[in-house]
Amino acid sequence: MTAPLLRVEHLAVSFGELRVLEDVDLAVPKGQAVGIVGPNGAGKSTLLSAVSGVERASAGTVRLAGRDVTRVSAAERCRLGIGRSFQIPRPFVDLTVFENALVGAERGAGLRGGHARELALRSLEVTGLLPLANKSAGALPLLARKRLELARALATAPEVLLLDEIAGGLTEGEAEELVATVLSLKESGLTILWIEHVVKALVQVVDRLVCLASGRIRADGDPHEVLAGAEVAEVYLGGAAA
Ligand SMILES: Nc1ncnc2c1ncn2[C@@H]1O[C@H](COP(=O)(O)OP(=O)(O)OP(=O)(O)O)[C@@H](O)[C@H]1O
Repeated sequence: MTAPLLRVEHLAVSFGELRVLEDVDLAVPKGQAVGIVGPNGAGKSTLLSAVSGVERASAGTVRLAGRDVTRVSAAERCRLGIGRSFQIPRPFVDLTVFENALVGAERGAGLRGGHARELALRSLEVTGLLPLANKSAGALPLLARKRLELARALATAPEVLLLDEIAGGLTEGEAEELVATVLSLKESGLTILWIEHVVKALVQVVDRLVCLASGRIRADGDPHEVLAGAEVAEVYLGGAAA
């Protein structure tokens, strides 16, 4: 069997005395889309940060295609193929939509000139932002800002795409549009790890669902089985189904 594209083993992250993740194991095969759910403060964003290199692991390992990247910087992990969107979109507000994507292609994917421009344009096309390419990023409404966050991550040419709550704050119709985009990315073969409170959006895309609570994985498997399971009910309802 080939190694999973992303493998996290015995991962722990602490902020001072606060242990946010403990003994997290997760293996994601190439092409799989995995959803992550869990209550506020469960450690979901911290898990993406430890995978992308924004936060340091206090124990355990992160491997990309078999290579140990645990001590590799976030910028280098991005160049190796770990792309990430952030929960709160932070575009460069003084740049245009296209220039924002170009930064991803140049700094994240390490491309130059025409190759960088081509990838930036493709990421805008995939996310439906091409008509807004010359608009100032600072003037975008929420859905377009979420799309730009996705476009910027795609412009880094990821092998693994980490998405942090891209549907939050959107109307149902807007969330549907974003789901269609992520689904097309999955169908094109991209490996995806997606945190989302909007579970309805998540289950339309993911092959597998992981439930994280108090820094530990409580359930991992078929999305519908995980959602119907006692662990998820216990985590969200405090043991009502136990
Ligand atoms: N840089 C940090 N320094 C200190 N504590 C932090 C830091 N980042 C996160 N935390 C704490 O770690 C815990 C987990 O936070 P995290 O954002 O990973 O949770 P989450 O599951 O993504 O929550 P939410 O669904 O609300 O986004 C929280 O108690 C949070 O306050």
